[in-house]
Parts: sequence; C-alpha cells; structure tokens
Amino acid sequence: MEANKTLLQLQSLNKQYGNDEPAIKDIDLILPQGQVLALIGPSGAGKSTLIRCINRLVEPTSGKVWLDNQEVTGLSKNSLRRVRRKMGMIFQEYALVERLTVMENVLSGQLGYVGFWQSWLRRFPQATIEEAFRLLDRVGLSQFPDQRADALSGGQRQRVGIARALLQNPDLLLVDEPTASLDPKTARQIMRLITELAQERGLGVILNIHDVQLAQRFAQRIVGLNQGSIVYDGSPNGLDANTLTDIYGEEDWTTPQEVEA
Ligand SMILES: Nc1ncnc2c1ncn2[C@@H]1O[C@H](COP(=O)(O)OP(=O)(O)OP(=O)(O)O)[C@@H](O)[C@H]1O
Repeated sequence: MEANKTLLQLQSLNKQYGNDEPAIKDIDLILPQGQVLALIGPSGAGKSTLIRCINRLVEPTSGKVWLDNQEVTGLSKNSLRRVRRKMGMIFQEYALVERLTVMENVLSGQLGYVGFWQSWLRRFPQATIEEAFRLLDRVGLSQFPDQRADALSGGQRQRVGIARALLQNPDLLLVDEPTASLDPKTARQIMRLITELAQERGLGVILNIHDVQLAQRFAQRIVGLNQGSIVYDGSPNGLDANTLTDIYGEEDWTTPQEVEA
C-alpha cells in the first residue's frame, strides 16, 4: 500500500440543523490511509455530526466528502449504499439486535449486501460465514457465536460491533464514542483492539471520543473541535494546557496522566 495516500477528504463541510447555529462549520480535513484520528471536544462541539456527515447518516448542508477519490456527497441512494460498504461504523450504543445471537449480529452487517431472500432466509455465503468465525476469534469471542446479544457484557457487545463492521471489509472505520458505556479497563481494551485491527488491515479510522487520555494514548492524530470548528489538528503530544483550553475552555479538561493498562 502506498504510504500517505489520501483515503478521505472533507472540503468546506457544513451542517446546520434547521435554523440553529451550524453544528459543523467549513470543515476541511484529509485523512491518509491507515491513520487513526481521534476527534475530541466538549459536548455539542459537533463530533457526532461530523462523523455522521461522512457516510451521510446525517446529510451535510453543504461541502464535499471524497472517499478513495470518489465523491460521496451527491451520490444517488443506490450508489451511496455501495460506497457505504467501504465505511464500517461502530457505535457507542452497540446497535445490536438483542434477541439474535453473536454470529447473527455479526452477519447482520451483510444484510442489504446479499440478495433479499438470501438474507431473509439467513443463508449467507460459506466464505462470509468462515470470515465471520475468523473475526469472532480475532475479537476474542470465539467461545460465544451462539450466545444471545442480551446476555453479553458491554465490552463483549462492543467486540460484536467491531466484528460486524469489519465483516464488510471496509477501508475506513467511523467510530462514534466506542467506550462511553464501558469501565476504564474495558475501554482501554476496546481502544487497543480497534487500533490494532486498523493497523493489521491498513484502515483509516476517525473516532469520536470524550476521553482525552485514551485519545492521546491510542490515536496518531488528534483533531479538536469547538463549536463546530477545528481548533487543533496535530500530534497527541502537542496537546498542552493552551490547546486543551482552546478545545474545552478553562475548566472542562483534566491533566493527562499515565494510566496502567
Ligand atoms: N438531529 C439533530 N437535530 C437538531 N440538532 C442537533 C441534532 N443532532 C445534533 N444537534 C445539535 O448539533 C450540535 C452538535 O451536536 P453533536 O451531537 O454533533 O455534538 P458532539 O460533539 O458529538 O456532542 P456529544 O459529545 O455530547 O455527543 C449540538 O448543538 C446539538 O444539539
């Protein structure tokens, strides 16, 4: 893979909900292949909106998004569905189907990609099923393919979400608050898993995360948002008291400190 090749480009991206103040304002961003970028910022800064504008779960008001040199904004619904396969999404709330098993949830990432009757009958290609087993093994769930989702812990649920996102073999992972509902140790394990998998597979990652220490520890690049604008874009080490104050204001952040895994 060519180093530093652009995977994702955002140009003057704006989103305004109704007549409110814009949630994101003129965002320009280039994500190279294989880079893990953490979006940080106070509540309401526009992190989720930015992530969701990339795959048009939220429709941008103006501006452009390109993935692999293809413009995502402006695509018809059908073409968008095809391009979205390259963008795996991992959510805070896991978005699992409670009464389905781990394996069924992982395979559900394929619904819409296989034919309607095939998916209705839950008949997935053998190669897909084998890949799903490999992924479950990789995320540490090889013991649980038949466990119902509602019987899993938070960390296990997030592992299912990760396997489901990876089964579609994306180039980009969009990760929205993956650790918000997890205890600190599980949160670190999940962040480690996501970033290791990204490295193994050469994936670009944009992740929205509240925890500055986790962002610093696991991301290669930090983008700080404040009121919908980028106020910091640089290395994790460059986050000093001044930049954190730019991002969060005077009181809203804690001094980064080393935390044991
Ligand atoms: N569906 C919506 N309709 C109207 N306003 C919205 C909607 N979603 C978000 N907003 C507003 O847009 C702004 C940015 O919200 P967003 O959720 O993107 O921020 P965030 O940085 O992800 O916040 P948090 O960390 O609390 O999740 C906020 O003012 C929010 O109230």
